[in-house]
Amino acid sequence: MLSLFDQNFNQEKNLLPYDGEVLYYGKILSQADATHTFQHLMKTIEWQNDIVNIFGKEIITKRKMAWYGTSVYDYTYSNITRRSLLLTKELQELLGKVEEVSKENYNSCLLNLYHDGSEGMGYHSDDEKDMKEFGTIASLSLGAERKFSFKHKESKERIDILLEHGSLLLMKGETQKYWKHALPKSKKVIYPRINLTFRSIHLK
Ligand SMILES: O=C(O)CCC(=O)C(=O)O
Ligand SMILES: [Fe+2]
Repeated sequence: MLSLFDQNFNQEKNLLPYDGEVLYYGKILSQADATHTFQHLMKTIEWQNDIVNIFGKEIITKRKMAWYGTSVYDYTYSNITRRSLLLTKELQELLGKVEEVSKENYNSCLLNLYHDGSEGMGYHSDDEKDMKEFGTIASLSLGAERKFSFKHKESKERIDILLEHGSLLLMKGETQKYWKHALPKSKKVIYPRINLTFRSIHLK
């Protein structure tokens, strides 16, 4: 069983100056739980190379991904339709923990595996039409600490934050409408990182 690490989460402070809400809760898992979870997910998740569409060209990423749901459904992402896998027992437990801390519900989980700092994710918004509009996205980070950046679509203002091992970040309200986010590449990072984003998808 996962135990909650710290009850005094820093949940009130919005990291964005305007046009959205990003809350960083810090570490919500103990070091031991976070490390055990990381190792377990590395072994048990059905990791696949992702395919992204860049200027009409399909590119296979080095980063790996997997999509799990509370039920099996088709979803469209980067212009490609795929089918979710059923949440494993471990993912169900993590979902429960994230729902408890964030006081919201989710029905899907996208996992990304970055083998080291040479892999990242470019600026984008998570505003696919399958997603619940203005729904909260909860992001749990495990493994190597990485910088995460937000950039406002109009003012271009940038906000950087460090995502720690076992930490939770929430992106709420109009964040996806006005801001993009990215996981920048970094030569300094030599360890892998797993990120889980819990989302609410409209099931057809
Ligand atoms: O790896 C991360 O922290 C972010 C991943 C992300 O933005 C996404 O999956 O949409
Ligand atoms: Fe994203």
